[in-house]
Amino acid sequence: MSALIEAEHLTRILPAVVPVTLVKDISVTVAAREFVAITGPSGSGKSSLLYLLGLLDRPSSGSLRIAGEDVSTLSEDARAALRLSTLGFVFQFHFLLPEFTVRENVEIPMRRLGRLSRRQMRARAGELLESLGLVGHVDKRPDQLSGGQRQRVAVARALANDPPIVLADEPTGSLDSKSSEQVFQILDELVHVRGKTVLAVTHDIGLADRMDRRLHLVDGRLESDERRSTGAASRPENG
Ligand SMILES: Nc1ncnc2c1ncn2[C@@H]1O[C@H](COP(=O)(O)OP(=O)(O)OP(=O)(O)O)[C@@H](O)[C@H]1O
Repeated sequence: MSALIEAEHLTRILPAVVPVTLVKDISVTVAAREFVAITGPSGSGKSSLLYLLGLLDRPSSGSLRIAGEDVSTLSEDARAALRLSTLGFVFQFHFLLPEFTVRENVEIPMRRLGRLSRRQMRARAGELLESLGLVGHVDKRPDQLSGGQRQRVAVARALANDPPIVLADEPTGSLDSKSSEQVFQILDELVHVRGKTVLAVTHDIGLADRMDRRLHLVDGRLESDERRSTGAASRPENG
């Protein structure tokens, strides 16, 4: 069974005097090692869909399986455990904790999962940060880093528990073009080198065109689901 995400007829309606439909009847299956862009106009439900797939919100109707688990049957604790072990998150704003060092921020998901010793957590955080080009920054606080560096720390934190799926909401949205390209390259490597599945919400159609698949939303609905050629051919010539 290679599908990591299986959503069927997902709908999310916010109850209100006039109910607001955020996501409407979306069915989609995402396999291991896919690099998926989620695009659509502002307010089309991209973040809402990502939050449902990331178990940060619950659908009003429809079903969702993550890594083969029917999440509707799980207790709150089991959902949290599945989220910690299976899903990593990168947001537009890094949400690093300012009072902790870079290394400590990356250790937080490992502490929550509780599978590694202190020494193992420290070593893994160091390795991840090194692999993301942050070797000289592990003992700094987030406010001592550039925006691009902070976002790379956020990627390291997302990978802390080695989840098969990384969900990113406008991961390059607040970065300059050079940092944006670096973060994009890292996401690309997560898929094509480390074998992760990455779903990224983006307004940047240039970036979306370089991903392997594009889910396009309009008014909460999945309007199109297009696959592109994968691998080097879809990457920019000058890297
Ligand atoms: N808590 C809320 N209360 C009322 N309306 C909401 C709430 N959250 C989202 N919405 C509305 O639901 C729709 C979908 O929002 P969502 O943030 O998922 O869209 P989006 O495609 O990610 O937008 P953007 O590109 O602007 O970030 C929007 O019309 C938004 O205004």
